[in-house]
Amino acid sequence: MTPVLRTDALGKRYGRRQALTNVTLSIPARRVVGLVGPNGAGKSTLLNLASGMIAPTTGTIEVLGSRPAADATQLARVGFVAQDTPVYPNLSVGDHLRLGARLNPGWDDRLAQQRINQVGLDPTQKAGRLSGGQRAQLALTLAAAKRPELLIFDEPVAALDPLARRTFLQSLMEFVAELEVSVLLSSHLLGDLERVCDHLIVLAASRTQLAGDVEELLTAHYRLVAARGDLDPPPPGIEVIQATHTARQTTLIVRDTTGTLRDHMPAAEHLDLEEMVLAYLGRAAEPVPTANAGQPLEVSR
Ligand SMILES: Nc1ncnc2c1ncn2[C@@H]1O[C@H](COP(=O)(O)OP(=O)(O)OP(=O)(O)O)[C@@H](O)[C@H]1O
Repeated sequence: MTPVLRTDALGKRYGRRQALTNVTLSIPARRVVGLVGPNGAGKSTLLNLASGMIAPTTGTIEVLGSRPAADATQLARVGFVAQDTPVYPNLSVGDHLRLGARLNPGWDDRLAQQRINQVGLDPTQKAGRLSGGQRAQLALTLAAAKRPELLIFDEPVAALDPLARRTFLQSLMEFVAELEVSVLLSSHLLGDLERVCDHLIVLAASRTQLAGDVEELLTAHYRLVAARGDLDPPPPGIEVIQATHTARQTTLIVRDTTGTLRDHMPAAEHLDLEEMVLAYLGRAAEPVPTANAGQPLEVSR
């Protein structure tokens, strides 16, 4: 099956600022992909490149096997909701649906009307008067009623309260199941991503730090805890992502590429998604070591 997103040495520069560097990814179709990273990591840049809003400076990007926004057909295959879920404030909810129907050849009006009723949006209400959660629901409805193959969301739940976030993500999951679409969404809320994503991309400092199937990644990462000085150097195939020390204890976060770590170290514990992501973000935030290049990151507490 054609990957939903494929990039090769993708880079984007704004003037002198390098927003994305050498990103090479291949994401299978029918996944819910979470894109995480600190402020300024390059998440919006990657999503804007995928939706064709901007063009790469270097490298290549393909979405569903074609150049993003190459033509009207390609535009119809992708639904994009930018950060802050922009709407036309003076148009009503119903006007938005009519506009969607005019602009999109594959518009599914039944789906749009059903969704609006289900989430309790008043078709006569001006979009500018909707709450953040209602606006997000309207934007999700508009993007989904295009019946795209890929839905892209830039921080769709950032402005929502916990209940609205849960409702929104629940709706999203229902859409994914019903419409069989792929989803690419960025968020800072790792707990939310853990609930909805089956694929993960971690970006920091404009580069990919980690990418892959969530279950496989969680299976491959461990925490090793031992009295300080008692941990043997890790065997080949075990990459130390982060090492932290207290006066008495050393904790290593490691990636096992052999699948045999537990055979040697039965006490190794699995991580949750948040712990795993934070280890990579912590590593990316450290200054690049010069004298000990290739050595694990050392953090003392
Ligand atoms: N239009 C632009 N002109 C100049 N620099 C830009 C532009 N857009 C983004 N940048 C810069 O590119 C880098 C990546 O920005 P981007 O918006 O992609 O990050 P992000 O991960 O989405 O951040 P956030 O989580 O804060 O939304 C940042 O350093 C940002 O200042």
